[in-house]
Amino acid sequence: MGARPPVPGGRCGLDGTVNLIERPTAATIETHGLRKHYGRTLAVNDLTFTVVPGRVTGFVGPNGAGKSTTMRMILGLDTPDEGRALVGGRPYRGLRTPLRHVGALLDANALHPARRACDHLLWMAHSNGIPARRVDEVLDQVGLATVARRRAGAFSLGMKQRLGIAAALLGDAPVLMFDEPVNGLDPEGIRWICGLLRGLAAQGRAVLVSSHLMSELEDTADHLIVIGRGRLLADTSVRDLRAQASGGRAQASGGRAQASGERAQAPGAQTQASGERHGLEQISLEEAYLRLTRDATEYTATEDGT
Ligand SMILES: Nc1ncnc2c1ncn2[C@@H]1O[C@H](COP(=O)(O)OP(=O)(O)OP(=O)(O)O)[C@@H](O)[C@H]1O
Repeated sequence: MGARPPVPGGRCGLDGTVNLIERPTAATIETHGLRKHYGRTLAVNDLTFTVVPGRVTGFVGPNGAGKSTTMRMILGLDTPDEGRALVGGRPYRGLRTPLRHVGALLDANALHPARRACDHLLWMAHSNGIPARRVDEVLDQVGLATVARRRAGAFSLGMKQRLGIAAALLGDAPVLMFDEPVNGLDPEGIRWICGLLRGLAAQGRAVLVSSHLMSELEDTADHLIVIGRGRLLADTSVRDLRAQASGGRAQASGGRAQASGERAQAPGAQTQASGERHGLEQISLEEAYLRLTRDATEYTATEDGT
C-alpha cells in the first residue's frame, strides 16, 4: 500500500487514516542467544534477556559494548549471526505496521533534512495506518508544535532528538525503545524525558532505554540490563544492583567508599533494605555500575589524558 502525500490544512495539514488491521502485540522484547560479528569484531555475544511491560528498563554498558547493535537487531536493521529477537513474541520484520507495535528512536539524524518536521511524521503515520491527528498530538507532546513546519535539517540536535521521540510515540505502541535519547537535550529536556519514560511505563508499556547517564537512570529506571563486550553482565533491578555492590563494599571500605556513601545521601537516593540490614550506607548506581563493568571496559583514558 502506497503512502498518500500530505495535503494542506490544519497545523500539519492532514486528516486521513489508512486502516491496516493487525493484531496488537504484547508489550515485551525478548532476545534469545543473539550473536553478531562485524568482521572480526564480536559485537554481541550470546545475549538473552526479556524486557517486560510496566517498567523502564535501562540498557547500559561501556562504549562499544553492543547496545546499539542489539537494538538494531531487535528492529530488524541488522541480522543476527545466531539467535533471534522478538517484539511482542514476533520478529520485527514480520510486522506489517511496525510503528503500532514498537516505537523507537535509534538515530536522531536519520531524517530527510529538507522535509518539514510535520511531513516527516505524516509520511511515517501514513505508511503505518496511523491517523494523521497523531502527528499534531505527538508534536505537542514533545514541545515542537511551534516549529512543526520548519525543515528538520535546520533543527538543533536537541530538537532532532525530540522529533525522533515524537516519531517513536506516533503509533501509540506497547513497546518503546530509545538509544541514548537524552543526547543533546538541555537539563529541562532531560528531566522531561525521564518523566515521559516513567509515564509510558506506568501506562503498562515496555520501555527499553540506553544511556550513559547513570544518575538519570537511577531516578528513572526500575530495572537494568548491563552488558560488556557484547555479553550479559547483569539483568537486575536497580535496587538489587546497588544493594549487591554496597554489600561488596563492606569488605573493602575506605575513603572512596565513604565518598560514594555520602553521595548516596543526596536527595532522591533510595533507601535500600539490605543496606539498612547491614548497617551500610548505599553507594550510587553509578558506582555500582562502574564496579560491575570495570573488567569489560575496552576504551579508557589514562588519568592525565596523555
Ligand atoms: N556497522 C558496523 N561495522 C563494523 N563494526 C561495528 C558496526 N557497528 C558496530 N560495530 C562494532 O560493534 C561493537 C559494538 O558497537 P555498538 O555501537 O553496538 O556499541 P554501543 O554499546 O552502542 O556503544 P556506545 O555506547 O559507544 O554507543 C563495537 O566494537 C563497534 O565498533
